[in-house]
Amino acid sequence: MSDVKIYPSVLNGSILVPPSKSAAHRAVICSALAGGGELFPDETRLSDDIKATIHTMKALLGGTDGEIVQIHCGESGSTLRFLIPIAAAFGISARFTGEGRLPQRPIGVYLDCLPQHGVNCETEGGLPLTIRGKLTPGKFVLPGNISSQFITGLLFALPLLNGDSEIRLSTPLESAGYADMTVDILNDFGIQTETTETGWRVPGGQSYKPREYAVERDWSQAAFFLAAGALGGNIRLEGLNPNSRQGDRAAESLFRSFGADVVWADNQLSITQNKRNGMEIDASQIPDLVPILAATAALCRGRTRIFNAQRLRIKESDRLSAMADGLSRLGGKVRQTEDGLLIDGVETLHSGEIDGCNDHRIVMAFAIAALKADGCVTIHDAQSVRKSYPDFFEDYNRLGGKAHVVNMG
Ligand SMILES: O=C(O)C1=C[C@@H](OP(=O)(O)O)[C@@H](O)[C@H](O)C1
Ligand SMILES: C=C(OP(=O)(O)O)C(=O)O
Repeated sequence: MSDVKIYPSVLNGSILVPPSKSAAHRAVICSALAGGGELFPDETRLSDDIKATIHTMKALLGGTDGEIVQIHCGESGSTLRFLIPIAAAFGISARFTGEGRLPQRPIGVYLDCLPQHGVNCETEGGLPLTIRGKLTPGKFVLPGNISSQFITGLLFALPLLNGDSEIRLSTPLESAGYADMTVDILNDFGIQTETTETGWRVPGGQSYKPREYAVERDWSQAAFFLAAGALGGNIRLEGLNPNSRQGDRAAESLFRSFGADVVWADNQLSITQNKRNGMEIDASQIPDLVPILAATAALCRGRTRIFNAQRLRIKESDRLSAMADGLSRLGGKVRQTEDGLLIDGVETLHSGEIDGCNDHRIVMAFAIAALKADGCVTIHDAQSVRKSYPDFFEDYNRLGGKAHVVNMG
């Protein structure tokens, strides 16, 4: 466990944005299914979630001797929800476990649809989950508003079956950008899918083709430093794809709407403060941006309303409650609604102590908000940044930040 003590400062300079966690999960899985080599030979600076996908894919494809394969997903929702149908497509009996909040995060969509397709699921609600049986092709009806990760998991698995399948959504799709990324990367690895009015048609009998693959950089992580620019710094971000299919690509226009000056020049995205005004934010397609947008809004003039964000309550923490509690502790004016946050901006935040809720995006959002506090802000659970961005505090300090990580043993 560690705390981080943050002293007020202004961030300036350029950083190379880390690789996209979502793209990396997908690339590791497609490459493993193609029988390809290691995408990331040196694991040292990989995030914990990507390490989880690498290790679990190796365990899954490593041969079973008829035993139940143990699949430990760490705290990664993506790893869990992507690998369940893949294991089932091979007819591998597997026991899925996880840590932190993962055992409580929803898997009910699979518990409803997999047994109708030949897969027995044994669970007392969450994890551990043991699956047995071979997935059969056909029609999969599932909601689009609980997690897009169920759709991605099926999109990986269904092409491997010996017949055609269809994914039909019973409610409108949220986090659609993540399903788009999946379809794109499947196509890059030689797998065809077809979009229908209500979902996707997935021909069976396909095989993944090995290839070299460059993982693009992460718009969700870029947003933390975009916020540092919007709050008074002068930041240049290198490596971002302006035409990315990542839903969080929306960060560029959202920070512009907050009033910041956001400009592309020499393949870098630079951002500086201009105005800072509140706004209306529909979070249905950009759940991972909500913590940093809320932190920024707390320091903008006027009201910001974030809505369609119910799903934030079932991530690594209840992110609506974590942001409302933490910002209020620092003197922010924030109220939770059922599906979002109402934030009335203040000029500065106060010093104080924040529960990071073992949630990387909460810790990083408060590290940025703390730039504008009137004294030291201590954030607990600083180690949680390893889940997606192990170098976050190194990058933060390289830009002139004053973050001191204190290991608690
Ligand atoms: O597919 C992905 O890579 C992800 C999908 C999103 O989850 P939901 O679809 O559950 O919102 C997002 O929050 C998560 O961080 C990554
Ligand atoms: C929710 C996240 O990841 P996952 O669902 O993969 O645990 C995240 O990175 O914010």
